[in-house]
Amino acid sequence: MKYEVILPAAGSGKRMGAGENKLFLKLNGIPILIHTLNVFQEDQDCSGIWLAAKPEEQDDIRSLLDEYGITKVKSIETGGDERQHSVQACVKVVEGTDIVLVHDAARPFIHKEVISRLADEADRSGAAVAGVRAKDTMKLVEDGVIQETVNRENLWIIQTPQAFKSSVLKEAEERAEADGFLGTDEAMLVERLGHPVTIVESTYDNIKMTTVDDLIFGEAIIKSRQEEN
Ligand SMILES: Nc1ccn([C@@H]2O[C@H](COP(=O)(O)OP(=O)(O)OP(=O)(O)O)[C@@H](O)[C@H]2O)c(=O)n1
Ligand SMILES: C[C@](O)(CO)[C@H](O)COP(=O)(O)O
Repeated sequence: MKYEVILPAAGSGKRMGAGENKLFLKLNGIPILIHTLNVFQEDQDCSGIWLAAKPEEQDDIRSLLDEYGITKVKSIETGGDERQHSVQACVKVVEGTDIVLVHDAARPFIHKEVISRLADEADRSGAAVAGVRAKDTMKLVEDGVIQETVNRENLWIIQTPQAFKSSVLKEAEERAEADGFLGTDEAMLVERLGHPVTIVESTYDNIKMTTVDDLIFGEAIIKSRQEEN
C-alpha cells in the first residue's frame, strides 16, 4: 500500500540534555534524523516525506539530505511549539496518496514490515497505530500512593507510526485546532471524533530517542541488527 509520511523533527530534545536538537546526534556515526529518513527512503511503498523543522535548522537539514542522498523529501514545513502543531503544519499541505503516516523522527528503528501492516490497516479501517503490550505490572499512582493495580491485559504502549486515511487525519487535526485541543499523539485527535483506531502490534525496539540512556540502547540495536545481517 503506497503512503506519504509526515516526520515531525522540530523538537528541542530537552530531556536528552545535549544542548541541541537530539536528531542531529549520531548513532554509529550517522545522525538520528538520517537513520529515520533512510527507512522511508528505502521503502518502495513510501511515495513522499513531509518534514516539520525549526526555521533555523532547515538549512542544516537540507545539507544532510544532500550529503546522505535522501531524495524523497517533498517539503520542509515550519514546526510549532508543540509536536501536534508541527504535525498540523504538514497535514495542511500533504498530498499524493490516500494513506498518510505520522512518525516521530526520533524513532529510527521502525521495521518496514510494521509500516506495511499499518498502511494496509489504515486503508481498511481509516486509522491504525503501532503499539506493544505492557510487559510490567501496571499501577495507578496518585501523590506517590498506589490507588490500584491495573489489569495489563488491556494495556498497550503506543508508538508511531500512526497511519490514517488522509480525510480522517485532516478532519481530526482541523477539529483539534478549532477546539484548542492538544494531544500527545494523532490517535487522540481521531478518538475524539468517535472514529475507531486499530492497534497494529509493533516491536519493543521501536524506541523513541528521548534520554541519554536511549543512545546506549540505540547503539546496541544497531549492533545486533548488523550481526543478524
Ligand atoms: N514542537 C515539537 C516537539 C517535538 N517534535 C518532534 O516530535 C517527535 C517526538 O517528540 P519528543 O521525543 O518529545 O522530542 P523533543 O520535543 O525534541 O524532546 P523533549 O520533549 O525532550 O524536548 C520528535 O521527532 C520531535 O522532533 C516536533 O516536531 N515539534
Ligand atoms: C507520539 C508518541 O511517540 C507516542 O508514544 C509520543 O506521545 C510522543 O512523545 P512526547 O514525548 O509526548 O512528545
